[in-house]
Amino acid sequence: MLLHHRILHPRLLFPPFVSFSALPAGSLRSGHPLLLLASGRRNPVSLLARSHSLSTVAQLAVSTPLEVDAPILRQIADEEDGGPQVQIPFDKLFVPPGVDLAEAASMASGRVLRGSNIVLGPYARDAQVATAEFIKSSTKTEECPTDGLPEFALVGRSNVGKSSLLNSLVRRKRLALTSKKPGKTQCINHFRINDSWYLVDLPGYGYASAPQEARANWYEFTKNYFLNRESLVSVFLLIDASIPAKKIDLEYASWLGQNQIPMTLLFTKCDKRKKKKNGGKRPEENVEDFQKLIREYFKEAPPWIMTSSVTNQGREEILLHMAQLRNYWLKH
Ligand SMILES: Nc1nc2c(ncn2[C@@H]2O[C@H](COP(=O)(O)OP(=O)(O)OP(=O)(O)O)[C@@H](O)[C@H]2O)c(=O)[nH]1
Ligand SMILES: [Mg+2]
Repeated sequence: MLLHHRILHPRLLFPPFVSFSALPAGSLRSGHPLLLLASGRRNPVSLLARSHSLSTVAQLAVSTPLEVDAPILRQIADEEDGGPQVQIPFDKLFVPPGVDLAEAASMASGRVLRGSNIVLGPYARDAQVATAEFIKSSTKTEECPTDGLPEFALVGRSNVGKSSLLNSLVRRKRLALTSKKPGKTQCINHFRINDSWYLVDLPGYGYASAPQEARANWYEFTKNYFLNRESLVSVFLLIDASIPAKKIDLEYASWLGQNQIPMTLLFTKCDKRKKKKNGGKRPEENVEDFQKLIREYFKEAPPWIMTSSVTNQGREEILLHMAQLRNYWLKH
């Protein structure tokens, strides 16, 4: 199944995907923990969860030279943490299109977005949201806007926080309608940002209370949208980090991978930090677990960002990531 925009923009493809079924058990590379803290002093994932006070790109500058034999990029944690804390093995980083791998590895200008595995490249500009307006709701891909502006789709289980995240990104309380009741969003909703690109709010999947027919219909039209929407730069798959990984999320990630649809993982509700309850885990543990599980589907780590619509954690990082994907897409 070939997609036009992915042929036209091959470098936009995220790291090559390996289909779940194609991967024999035990064939995964070993020896590369998902997140590695070389000194072993502190849990890097918990630092990721806390280090979300990014306000400028400059704060992200990487300070420590990279050793050639042990390529690891560091993230700068909050100042009160006393310097760089988080290290991610080079092979678990997402290097955006347009960034020279050797350059990223040499650390001459390498920077990693806080609370993520994403290297910041030269295309990350115009990341601010000045205007945001609702354009239309569509029930079919063919009804979506035809102006060809690049777009990013937010998808995830019902109630994962898609509409809340969209509101957080555009700093509006009720641009996209949210609800405690799952199933609030039922169409493909286009929101135009700065008159130059779209954020797309999609219905959630896994909404058990919906009538069977409605569920099947949503599933089909979102699939059709993913496979046929030429201006779709990347899907942002939202995963609730306050609960353990769900099979349906793993299946969805696997489906996107198998269909070579560029995907970024956004871990939501990272503000919900209650102590272990009913066998539950902290967000950072759930994030780590989820990534361990998807390592079985993906040859390379997809980009991921930890977020919260309550604290706005990850807001700047998402916008910078979208900016660099978008600007590259526009140029190629
Ligand atoms: N604590 C916390 N709650 C959140 C966060 N994001 C969303 N919520 C809550 O989760 C519920 C669902 O949020 P929505 O944004 O409507 O979820 P959705 O994914 O758009 O849901 P559907 O449209 O039904 O698919 C609401 O009660 C939100 O207030 C978050 O980052 N932290
Ligand atoms: Mg919604």
